Amino acid sequence: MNKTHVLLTGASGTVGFEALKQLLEKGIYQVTVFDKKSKATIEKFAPFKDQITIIYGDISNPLNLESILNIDAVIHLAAIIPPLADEMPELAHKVNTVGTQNLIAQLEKESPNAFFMYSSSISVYGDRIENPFIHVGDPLIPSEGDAYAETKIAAEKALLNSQLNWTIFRLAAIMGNHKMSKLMFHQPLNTALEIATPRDTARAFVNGIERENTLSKQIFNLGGGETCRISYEHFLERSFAIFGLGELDFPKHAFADKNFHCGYYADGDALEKIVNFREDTLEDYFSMEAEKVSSLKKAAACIFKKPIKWYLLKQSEPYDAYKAQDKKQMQHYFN
Ligand SMILES: O=c1ccn([C@@H]2O[C@H](COP(=O)(O)OP(=O)(O)O[C@H]3O[C@H](CO)[C@H](O)[C@H](O)[C@H]3O)[C@@H](O)[C@H]2O)c(=O)[nH]1
Repeated sequence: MNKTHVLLTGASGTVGFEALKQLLEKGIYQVTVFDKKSKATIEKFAPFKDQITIIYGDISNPLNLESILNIDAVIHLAAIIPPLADEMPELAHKVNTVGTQNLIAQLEKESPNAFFMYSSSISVYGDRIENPFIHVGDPLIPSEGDAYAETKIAAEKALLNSQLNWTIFRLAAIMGNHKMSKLMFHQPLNTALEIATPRDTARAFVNGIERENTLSKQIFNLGGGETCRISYEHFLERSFAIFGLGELDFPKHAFADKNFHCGYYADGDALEKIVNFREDTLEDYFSMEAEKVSSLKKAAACIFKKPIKWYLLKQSEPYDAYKAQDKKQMQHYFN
């Protein structure tokens, strides 16, 4: 019997690379990866090149998808994520929405029985500061100006209207491997945060391949569960301590009060029951982060913590708006 043929898009990404390793570890799949060609992707795939088929291309160009054939299951992770998605909303639309539509069309044509697993995002629910317990059926009201969330909602719709069999996982805050960016100031400190590690997230997709019948035509919230919940303020405090950056002592108005996303997934256990993906807790996450920081790096960060934090603060758009007393921007970020 032929092996189940799995297509993994965005295989070099944070979640994608974990999924690639796990798929290969299972040893029961024929794996094709689709990703954009770059020095980084070539290097990442090099150790696996004898075990996988690699298709390089731009997902927003249908011609680049024509060699995707005879697929049984798809894990679709290729996307432009924030902060780039916020800076280049048109590109995000092209890759995230049009790219997903192109992939659906190619599969409908050449692999009509493929099971399509899509990675959506918690951002589709918008600002949940007032009402942090989230259910799948809640209204999708992205935060003002959140182009990324709009691209994910449109891609979900394309899948719902497709001829394929599908499932959608709306990913919570995936923590690990992401750089600190100006995004850190967009999130209000009192945000209820539920994280998931990249490897747990990947496991949900990989295990999902064998659970097609149960997952079919349903949407799930994917988060690490109760052991992965924390306030954003505490999360940052712990992270700063690990990096050697000391206290979280930013001035008032450095962080926004509203117009971001995140919350606790009240119905997140439903997915866990089906695909059994949770292994990591918040403490595991913090231990993994601590292992990545060498004592030398930590000592250096400790010495330079003031200028580092000054540099970070310089990237805060809420703080800029406050300093400039920009009424429109202040209304966007603050209550
Ligand atoms: O035009 C593009 C842009 C990106 N990519 C690929 O898409 C992947 C994105 O990986 P990232 O590390 O940037 O993203 P994450 O793994 O953190 O993102 C995952 O989690 C997000 C939610 O947190 C989204 O659901 C996203 O689709 C999903 O891949 C990379 O392989 C990248 O090369 C493309 O193939 N084409």
